[in-house]
Amino acid sequence: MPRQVILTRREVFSSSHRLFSDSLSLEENKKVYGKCINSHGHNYTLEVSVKGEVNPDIGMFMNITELKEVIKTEVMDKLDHKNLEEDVPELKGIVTTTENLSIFIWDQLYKHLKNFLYEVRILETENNFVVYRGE
Ligand SMILES: Nc1nc2c(c(=O)[nH]1)N=C([C@H](O)[C@H](O)COP(=O)(O)OP(=O)(O)OP(=O)(O)O)CN2
Ligand SMILES: [Zn+2]
Repeated sequence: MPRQVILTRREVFSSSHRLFSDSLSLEENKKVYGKCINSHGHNYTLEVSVKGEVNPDIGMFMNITELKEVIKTEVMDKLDHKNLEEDVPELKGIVTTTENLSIFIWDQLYKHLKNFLYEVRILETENNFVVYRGE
């Protein structure tokens, strides 16, 4: 019987951002986002999960080294020690909530991992996190 497993890699990246929507007035932004309209930073914890069938000959379906490399080029190099609004062209005009970041990261990784990609989970703080499964 084929065995499906979920493999997860965790990374931490540091970015600065602020929550501000160009569609809203300054007053409306203050009302919606409160203190978060001011620039501040987070140490984000990212967990990327892939799902697949274990190849019995090699005991895995994907080498973690390969997963690590994709996360490095598609996420860490783009977001770590960056200002999300200023330094990441793909995020221009997008409110950098954890929800939107999880979707952005999914889209970057999906180009390489396709249907193996199962879940992107980001913790913005110890207490706040978002899970996205591509739906
Ligand atoms: N739905 C969302 N709401 C909020 C998001 C988000 O991404 N999605 N993000 C923020 C801010 O970026 C903010 O930095 C969160 O900070 P804060 O509220 O201070 O964080 P904590 O919850 O960890 O702080 P506590 O000390 O636990 O209150 C806001 N909202
Ligand atoms: Zn924040």
